[in-house]
Amino acid sequence: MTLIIDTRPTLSLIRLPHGAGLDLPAYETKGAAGMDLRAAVEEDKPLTIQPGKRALVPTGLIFEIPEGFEGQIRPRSGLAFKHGITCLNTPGTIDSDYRGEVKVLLINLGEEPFEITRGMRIAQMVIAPVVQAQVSEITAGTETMRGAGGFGSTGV
Ligand SMILES: O=c1ccn([C@H]2C[C@H](O)[C@@H](COP(=O)(O)OP(=O)(O)OP(=O)(O)O)O2)c(=O)[nH]1
Ligand SMILES: [Mg+2]
Repeated sequence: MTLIIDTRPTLSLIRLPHGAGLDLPAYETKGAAGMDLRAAVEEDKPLTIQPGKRALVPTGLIFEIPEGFEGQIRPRSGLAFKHGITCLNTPGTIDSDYRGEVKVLLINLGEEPFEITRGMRIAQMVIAPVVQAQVSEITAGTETMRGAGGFGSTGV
């Protein structure tokens, strides 16, 4: 008998009333990095984003990201390519101590109005490890080959 232990971190979530009936966030393929998030807009009230405008789209979900991890909200390339819809603050950061509803800040960079309907997969969330650093003020840094060179200093 083989015992398979699931060592993946657990993403606990609470579903808010307006998220009822929606599919939970899910990895669409076995190797997907992100789980798709769905819009919890009202069935009879789709949300239209006009060209150049932005909207905060509810997911109807509260997450408990495990300690030591963050949630990164990223755009879906299909929406970006076909309609110019992307996340304005990409990657959005979901802190492990955040207990509010997760919302997705979308912007329409396309030429046409874009309609967000209930259950539409609007973005994806990647769970990633986070390291918190301790801040330490010093008066002089160690010398390096690079020094202050940047922004193309090594050539094209
Ligand atoms: O796309 C996003 C980005 C953030 N958040 C929530 C979760 C996150 O933990 C919190 C704060 O995000 P952030 O630190 O990026 O925003 P802020 O402008 O610094 O606000 P705050 O002062 O609340 O930290 O807002 C979302 O729901 N969606
Ligand atoms: Mg912040």
